[in-house]
Amino acid sequence: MADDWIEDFERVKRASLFAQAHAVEELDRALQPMEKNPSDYKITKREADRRRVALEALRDQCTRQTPTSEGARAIGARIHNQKKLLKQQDSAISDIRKGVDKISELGYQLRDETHLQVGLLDSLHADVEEADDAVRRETRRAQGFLAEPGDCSFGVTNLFTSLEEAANVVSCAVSVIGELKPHAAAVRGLLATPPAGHARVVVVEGLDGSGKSTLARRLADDLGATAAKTPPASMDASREAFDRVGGPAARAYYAVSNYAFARELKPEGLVVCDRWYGSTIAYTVGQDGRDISSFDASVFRWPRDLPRPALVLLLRVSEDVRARRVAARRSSTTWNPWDDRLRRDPALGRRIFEALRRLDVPVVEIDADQDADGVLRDARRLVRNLVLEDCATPLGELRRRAARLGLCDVATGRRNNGVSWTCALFVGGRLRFVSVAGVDDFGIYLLAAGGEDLEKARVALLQGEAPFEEEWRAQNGVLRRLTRAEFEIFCGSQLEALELFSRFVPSSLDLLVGGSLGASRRTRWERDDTTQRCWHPPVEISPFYEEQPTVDRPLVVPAITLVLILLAGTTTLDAVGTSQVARTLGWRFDEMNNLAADSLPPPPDHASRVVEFCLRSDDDDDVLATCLENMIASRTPLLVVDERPDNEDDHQPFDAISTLLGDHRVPRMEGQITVRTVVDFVRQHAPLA
Ligand SMILES: Nc1ncnc2c1ncn2[C@@H]1O[C@H](COP(=O)(O)OP(=O)(O)OP(=O)(O)O)[C@@H](O)[C@H]1O
Ligand SMILES: Cc1cn([C@H]2C[C@H](O)[C@@H](COP(=O)(O)O)O2)c(=O)[nH]c1=O
Repeated sequence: MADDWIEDFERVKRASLFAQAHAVEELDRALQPMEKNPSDYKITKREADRRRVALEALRDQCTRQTPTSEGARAIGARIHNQKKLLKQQDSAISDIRKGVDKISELGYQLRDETHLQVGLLDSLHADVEEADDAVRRETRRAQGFLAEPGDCSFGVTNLFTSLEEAANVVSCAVSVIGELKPHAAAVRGLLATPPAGHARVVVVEGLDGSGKSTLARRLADDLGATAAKTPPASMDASREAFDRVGGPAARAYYAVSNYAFARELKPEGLVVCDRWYGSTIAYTVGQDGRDISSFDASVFRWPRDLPRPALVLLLRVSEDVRARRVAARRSSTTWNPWDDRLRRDPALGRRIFEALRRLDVPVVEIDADQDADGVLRDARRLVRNLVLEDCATPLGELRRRAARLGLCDVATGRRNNGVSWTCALFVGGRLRFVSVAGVDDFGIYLLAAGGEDLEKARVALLQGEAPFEEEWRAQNGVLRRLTRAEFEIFCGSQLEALELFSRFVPSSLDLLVGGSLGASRRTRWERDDTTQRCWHPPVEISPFYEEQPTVDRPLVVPAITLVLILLAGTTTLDAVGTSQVARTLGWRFDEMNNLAADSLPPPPDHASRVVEFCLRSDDDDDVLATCLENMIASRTPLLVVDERPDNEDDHQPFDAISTLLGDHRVPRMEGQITVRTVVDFVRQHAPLA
């Protein structure tokens, strides 16, 4: 473009110069004749000069207008620069053009890509809406669940028996319940904390105001242990919010708090903790409203995923003392939803306490009505004996085991209610009756079931019911304390005695288990022949009465067996009444339902017992009849005491039994039944009386 312009400029300039030169020549030619003869042309000299001057000026101008070679060079240089610049511009423009092409190409790609993305976004949008719907549905479901819970573990509402169950509900609660949302981060943080090691934990349990925190603090001081509480302080900030929300959220919160406490345990040392899982389960089950005895034992099992305590000290306190202590403490600002409930509903407190007693960890009760020093003294002794003492002695092991199984109260040395004192042991073809009265700091107390044969029995299995050992203790020769050297008898419960059995008994063992008639069973334990170490679980081989073991030598021979016919729950002549009868007669009392059928020759030196045999309306009549036949066959002297009310219509199933006893002319007593009338009746009929 610049080239064209320069050429045009030069061309025009040249043309103009040429035209001017031509004009000057023409003028010259015209002037020549005039100059020769100026008059002809009527032109004055002056005019001619003027014209000449003009011509000269014109020429001069022409000359000036013709570029000099220097000017031309400058113009050339400028032109050259312009050309260079233009070239650079051209190349920039071509680059720009290329860029623009590229950009437009990318633009097309981008457009395609955008279409694709828009499609994807549409489908994502649909997915998100669907997910939103699902979340809304789930949230509604969770809110419904949290507002109105269904059954949880073991059919008990709001019972959470593992961290997973409880943590799910807590997480759900903090995400859907507005009041709990502020605690979400803290609670989730706790759930994410990895578990620590295990210290030995002694737990203090009991109802509100029973003195737990006081004891936990003092005991920890006394033993140089660490005092703790559940929920741990790390969960305090959210406790009140969960308490106010109540329901499953609160129960799950407490369940989770047990694990939070376990996470804070150090590997070593002793910790005394104010409440633990026991409270969680007891306050949950207590709230359920059902009678505690109606729950299966599995409900009270310590969760598998939670470390077990070494001992639970359960503070037993009377309601008026408890109420006084709570009232005295009421100035406290902490809001506790249970304070009022327990005051208004003492039955709730009783259920909670009963539930605590049933925990399947070692639970020992302490009388907490006494002053704080007395409570501390008892607690210190129990912890020293059960937790801190050397575990290596068989006796220590036995004591701990017995306490862990809930068989005895180690504080008093008494066998717990519900624990049998008699077991029939059938070893190597011989039947043994062995009784364990209790286990205390000094050893196990055994009832002399057969005196000198005692040491031959090697395993005592504790089951059944009979809370009379005090009476037995008082009797000389009845109760024996084993020394360490004699110590060959171990106790265990049916399922937990496995390892003990494996150390003391031969490879196969039949056991007769049970106290009351209907519960009696014969089971067999078999040792694994290959390893000789583990035992198969007991196989129930028959009800006792169907397959009788051979009785080699009877250890208990009754002077009289009172056959009591009564309606369940309406008896005056219960075990206590019968023992009074025996005492009045100067005899010993035994409660022995399962007498073997055959050959019970009564050696005179053992014939000083009254044995109670109860028939109840809820027993199976076939079983009763079979047992009675066995007893009749064994020539045990029987007396029937029929305690049914006169107007009782439903005499079945007793009528068949009455007939059976009548056929054998067993003396029978009816009507007014008191200890006195029964004593007279026995005196009248028993050969030794
Ligand atoms: N053995 C005792 N004799 C008399 N007073 C006691 C005894 N133990 C505790 N107390 C008092 O009774 C009140 C309640 O005791 P404490 O707070 O230890 O009970 P708690 O079982 O921990 O109650 P909560 O479970 O409600 O926290 C306190 O004022 C305490 O000082
Ligand atoms: C640990 C625990 C406690 N609770 C309830 C029972 C009590 O009434 C209150 C207050 O107990 P604290 O001894 O004053 O701390 O909490 C519960 O229901 N479940 C539990 O696990």
